[in-house]
Amino acid sequence: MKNGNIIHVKNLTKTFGDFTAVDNISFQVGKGEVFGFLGANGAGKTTAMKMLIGISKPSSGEAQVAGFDVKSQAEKVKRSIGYMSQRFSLYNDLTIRENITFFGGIYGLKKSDIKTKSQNLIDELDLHDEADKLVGSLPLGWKQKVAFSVSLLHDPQIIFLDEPTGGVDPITRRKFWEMIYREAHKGKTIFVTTHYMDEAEYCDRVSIMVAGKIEALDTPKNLKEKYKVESMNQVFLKLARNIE
Ligand SMILES: Nc1ncnc2c1ncn2[C@@H]1O[C@H](COP(=O)(O)OP(=O)(O)OP(=O)(O)O)[C@@H](O)[C@H]1O
Repeated sequence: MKNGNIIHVKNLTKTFGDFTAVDNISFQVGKGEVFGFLGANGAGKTTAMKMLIGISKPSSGEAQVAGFDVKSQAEKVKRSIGYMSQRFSLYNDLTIRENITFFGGIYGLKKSDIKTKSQNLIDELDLHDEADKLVGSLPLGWKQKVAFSVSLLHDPQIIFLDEPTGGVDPITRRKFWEMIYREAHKGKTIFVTTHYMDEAEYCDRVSIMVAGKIEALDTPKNLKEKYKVESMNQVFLKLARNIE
């Protein structure tokens, strides 16, 4: 583990009535780690992630994220993390520049900081010709790139990515992962859910959730050895299919 752990989860559980969506999960994530959070549809990933980012109260168990308790210090958790999802990211009817300004404001940045960060981001992503175009007019891969950068505006320690690369081709996804690695090398912790098993191979460690429980958690290499298969896709199929 690099430089200690930054996410601690112990016996975390979420029930909706009689139904247990997240069932007593425990794990830790290291600082600077790229942690893959996998599971079939409905396995409980989003419900677990919502508890970790402080927007849903656990039914029982506990979690600390960036040193803060998700139940009693949810606001501090929110300020320490970035969040990007396929479903919730940028506003299509605002330009790139307007989106940056808007989210900079949401994250509580000063006007002068927003201006500087906005220009840095446009320079870094080489978006000079697109900065004043509506986000809705951009290809999906570009939107994802910008959304990822926007989630970093307030310099969070941890970035939660909920299926960030859905719907784009493998080359665009690969490029997106290069951005993820760059941030991890700078010490950011990446917590990512994905349905793409090639992306699972890129993670330092992967957890696989089945019906609310974590059924496996290890490096891709160890998981493949343990299940005596060649790819993470086969590991996933073995686990998800065997139990369902
Ligand atoms: N607010 C809610 N009330 C009742 N049941 C819920 C609620 N939110 C989620 N669930 C149920 O909890 C289970 C886990 O859902 P969740 O969205 O966490 O799964 P997931 O692993 O993120 O799936 P997907 O990959 O499809 O996003 C599902 O059966 C879902 O129907």
